[in-house]
Amino acid sequence: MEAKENGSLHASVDEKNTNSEVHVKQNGHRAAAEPRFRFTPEPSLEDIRQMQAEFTDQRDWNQFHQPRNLLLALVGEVGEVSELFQWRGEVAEGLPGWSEAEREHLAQELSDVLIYLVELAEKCRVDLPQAVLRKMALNRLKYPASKVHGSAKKYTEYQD
Ligand SMILES: Nc1ccn([C@H]2C[C@H](O)[C@@H](COP(=O)(O)OP(=O)(O)OP(=O)(O)O)O2)c(=O)n1
Repeated sequence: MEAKENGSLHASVDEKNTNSEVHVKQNGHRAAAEPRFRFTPEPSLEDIRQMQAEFTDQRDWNQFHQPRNLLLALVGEVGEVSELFQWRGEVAEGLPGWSEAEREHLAQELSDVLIYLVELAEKCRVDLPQAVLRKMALNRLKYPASKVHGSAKKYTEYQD
């Protein structure tokens, strides 16, 4: 999906001021004026769905890839991501001190999570990119930036 220059892809006016591409240091977690990390635009989620569908079709594995199976596979892969973090102390953004091998291992496990998530969404007939847009719109309504800026409270904890 193409990101618009002004950050207005689906963000409200309320959020634009806090959504700049050059991220200013917040709570000491990111160096001032460090460019924000970005993904390459491809493959899209639909590309990933197609590649995984081809992978399973070629192996006659759809019989094993029903929604419950995929959900359990997804949770298992999330567990494998957790293993990479479980005995460490706090891990800062950018994973300072991690080796290239550790970073690649993490990239593989996160990819497994995404692959199973995309296939689970397909098998449940959820159009994931559109669902994400709808959910993010809801999140913005629930958490207006002007109201919750700098606070991690859940929406149910606000009084008004
Ligand atoms: N029945 C299967 C088995 C594998 N895969 C694909 C999707 C995942 O991206 C990856 C998962 O492979 P493994 O189950 O071998 O898990 P790992 O790659 O995590 O290996 P390991 O558990 O040894 O870390 O392969 C799949 O679609 N369906």
